[in-house]
Amino acid sequence: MIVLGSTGSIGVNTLNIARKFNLNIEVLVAGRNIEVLNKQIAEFKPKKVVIANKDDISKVNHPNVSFGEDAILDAIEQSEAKTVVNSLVGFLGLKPTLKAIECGKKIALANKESLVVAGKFIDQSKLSPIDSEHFGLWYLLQDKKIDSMTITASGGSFRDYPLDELKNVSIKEALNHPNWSMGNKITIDSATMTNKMFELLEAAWLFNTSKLDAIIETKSLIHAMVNFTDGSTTAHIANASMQLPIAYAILGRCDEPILKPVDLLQVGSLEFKEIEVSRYPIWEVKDEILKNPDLGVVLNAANEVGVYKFLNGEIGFLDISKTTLNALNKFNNVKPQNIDDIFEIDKQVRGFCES
Ligand SMILES: NC(=O)C1=CN([C@@H]2O[C@H](COP(=O)(O)OP(=O)(O)OC[C@H]3O[C@@H](n4cnc5c(N)ncnc54)[C@H](OP(=O)(O)O)[C@@H]3O)[C@@H](O)[C@H]2O)C=CC1
Ligand SMILES: CC(=O)[C@@H](O)[C@H](O)COP(=O)(O)O
Ligand SMILES: [Mn+2]
Repeated sequence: MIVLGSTGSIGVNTLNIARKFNLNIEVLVAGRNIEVLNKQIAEFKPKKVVIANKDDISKVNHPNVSFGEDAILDAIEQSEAKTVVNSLVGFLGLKPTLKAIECGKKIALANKESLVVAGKFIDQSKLSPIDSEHFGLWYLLQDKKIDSMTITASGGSFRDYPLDELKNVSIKEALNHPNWSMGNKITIDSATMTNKMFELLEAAWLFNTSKLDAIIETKSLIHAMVNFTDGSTTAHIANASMQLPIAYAILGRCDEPILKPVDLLQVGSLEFKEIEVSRYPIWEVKDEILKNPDLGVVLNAANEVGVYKFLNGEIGFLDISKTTLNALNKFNNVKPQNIDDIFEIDKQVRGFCES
């Protein structure tokens, strides 16, 4: 197996599953966290390692290390491994997703941005998503007529924060997710609710429907619900851990105990809330985006610029969604015809948002 982004939140959980099921790790790809990478190399003994920067090569305890985006693509192409776990974050993950598919490998896809920006051009025949809500939806699917699907949101770091103080929140507060321990970028996406917008698009591509919505469930125990035409709704309930979706994406099925079951008596009660535009301005464009998924590439590029500007202390929290909404307004007519158009639109939107 090839693990892209092995030192991140999903990458570390993937290696936990690899350890549990004694899976062979052929290639590890990481960014800057060489300390964790060296521990992973010592334990899993990959044949090949790729990192982000040339300057770090000498710090990596491995005889076969290369660096940079092209090296990731070469490693996928040259490896005999049949499965690629893509847990890179952001647009950077798209080319590796496409390369894995081109090489006929099975792809376990945590990098949701790949589907958000280019779902139209991605062959899903060997793709399994690593995302708790989509795993939940998949788990619930039955051969019965489905009316619609609902995914849940935690509400993110500021779900109970006074609305008029949101403009002054700190980076540290924004990174304090109520239920999940995840990388910085997705944690900010969760706080703005952009993560849920991404997930609606992801679900639209995966399940070929636009009858999708999201609501807040504050404990992140229910991940997804399927609403059948007969009036019944089924819900997927599991403790908040990515190990279950990862295990299924890699193994296909799993009857071993992975998580402790949810103890509903201990949980006591669940709380559901509407996602309100006043707290999550991005939600204003939910219907438009679902109607026109071509906008995913604009949504993602602008959001990436906004999130990293916020994390660098250049803009305030509310400016992230403003950046995205401005870009969606400017580029509301994009019509990508092929994958090259996706890269070109991404570049144009970033240029607009940076200026
Ligand atoms: N975390 C979660 O629970 C979930 C995450 N996802 C999605 O999964 C993806 C990964 O998320 P998450 O694990 O939280 O993110 P993290 O930020 O924790 O991990 C990102 C990984 O990518 C690596 N990386 C970053 N830049 C480069 C680069 N230039 N070259 C090589 N490697 C690089 C990082 O390396 P390093 O740290 O060494 O710099 C790290 O290993 C995202 O798309 C996210 O939306 C989806 C569902 C749940
Ligand atoms: C674990 C997972 O799947 C994340 O995508 C999670 O859903 C993020 O939390 P939010 O529900 O706050 O977006
Ligand atoms: Mn999710």
